[in-house]
Amino acid sequence: MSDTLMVIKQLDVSFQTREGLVQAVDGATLELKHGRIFGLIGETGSGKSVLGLSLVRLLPAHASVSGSLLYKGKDLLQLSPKEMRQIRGREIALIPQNPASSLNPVMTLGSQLREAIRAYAGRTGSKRLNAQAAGLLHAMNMPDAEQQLRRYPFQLSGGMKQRVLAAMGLAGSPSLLIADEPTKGLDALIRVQVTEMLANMARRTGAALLLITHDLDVARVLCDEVGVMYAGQIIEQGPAKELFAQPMHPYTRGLIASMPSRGMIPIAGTAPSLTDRPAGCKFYDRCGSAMPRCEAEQPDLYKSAHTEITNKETEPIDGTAKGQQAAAKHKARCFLYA
Ligand SMILES: Nc1ncnc2c1ncn2[C@@H]1O[C@H](COP(=O)(O)OP(=O)(O)OP(=O)(O)O)[C@@H](O)[C@H]1O
Ligand code: NI
Repeated sequence: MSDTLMVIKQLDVSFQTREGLVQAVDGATLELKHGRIFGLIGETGSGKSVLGLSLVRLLPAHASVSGSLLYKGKDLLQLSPKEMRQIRGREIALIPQNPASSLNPVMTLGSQLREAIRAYAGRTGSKRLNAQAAGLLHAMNMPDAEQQLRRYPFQLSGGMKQRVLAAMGLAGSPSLLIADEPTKGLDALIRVQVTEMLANMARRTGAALLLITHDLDVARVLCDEVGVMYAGQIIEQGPAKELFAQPMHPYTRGLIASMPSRGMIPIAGTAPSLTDRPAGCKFYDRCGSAMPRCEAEQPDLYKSAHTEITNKETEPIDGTAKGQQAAAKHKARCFLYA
């Protein structure tokens, strides 16, 4: 089995709105691998959820999408809605960001979970379905899983609903799970537990996990690779360890400095409007290292400066061959590295 499950190439997503064309995702290119966790981080409105939704083609009709989404060699953008329904849930599942609107208010959790399992597993006895449903909830650290099956969404806290959605995402044993802030609203301890559960599931079953998160510590500790989004673009991408140890892009450095554990220094200014993005680097007017060319020219993704170091046969990032390999994968969209 090849390592690669999905290759996303030059993905653009825009929305036609009354205010103009919103460019929500711009040229995103990334690879999702079996048993690997790709973390997507970045400030609110940077395009993380839109990117996630586009992979399962769940964007509203006024969205226009281009690029390619090669899943097991097939471009999902070329599939018919019917073919896409075959893949959604069963092969690629999404745990949506908003738990409140994603559960059916008039159905018990049990019937919603059983329905999700049945949709992918085919016919199964009701006893077995119940046991599976309870098992999924239990795996998400839901207390009294069996009792919960009889309850309705309104009887649950936001955090509990979030866990039910995570359980439903796993119902079809997907090859790719997209989890959009699966731990929003949960307290710190449970946040770690639920995310670890998803990570373990990926490693155990060989599924790929795309984890959208605001929690940089979660991204650093649990993800293999991380992409940092800004104004619709992935502006830095690389192995999680290296990206957090040696962030390249001034925006990523700013994000890390704004972590509670690193002093909580916010990045001054605000992200540009997505209807009227600057021509050059999207971070230009907030950047402390900007050069004149950054204003007019759009930087490409340049490979890590550490690569240069390793080429000169000095010490690579962690002194190992693996470190060298990592450095070759670390890229940032910034002229500092051109
Ligand atoms: N259906 C839509 N129609 C028009 N614009 C949209 C639509 N959905 C999202 N957008 C815009 O696309 C941009 C990216 O939104 P997105 O939800 O992907 O951000 P995000 O990075 O997930 O933010 P958050 O961290 O707050 O979840 C935003 O400017 C948003 O307003
Ligand atoms: Ni989002």
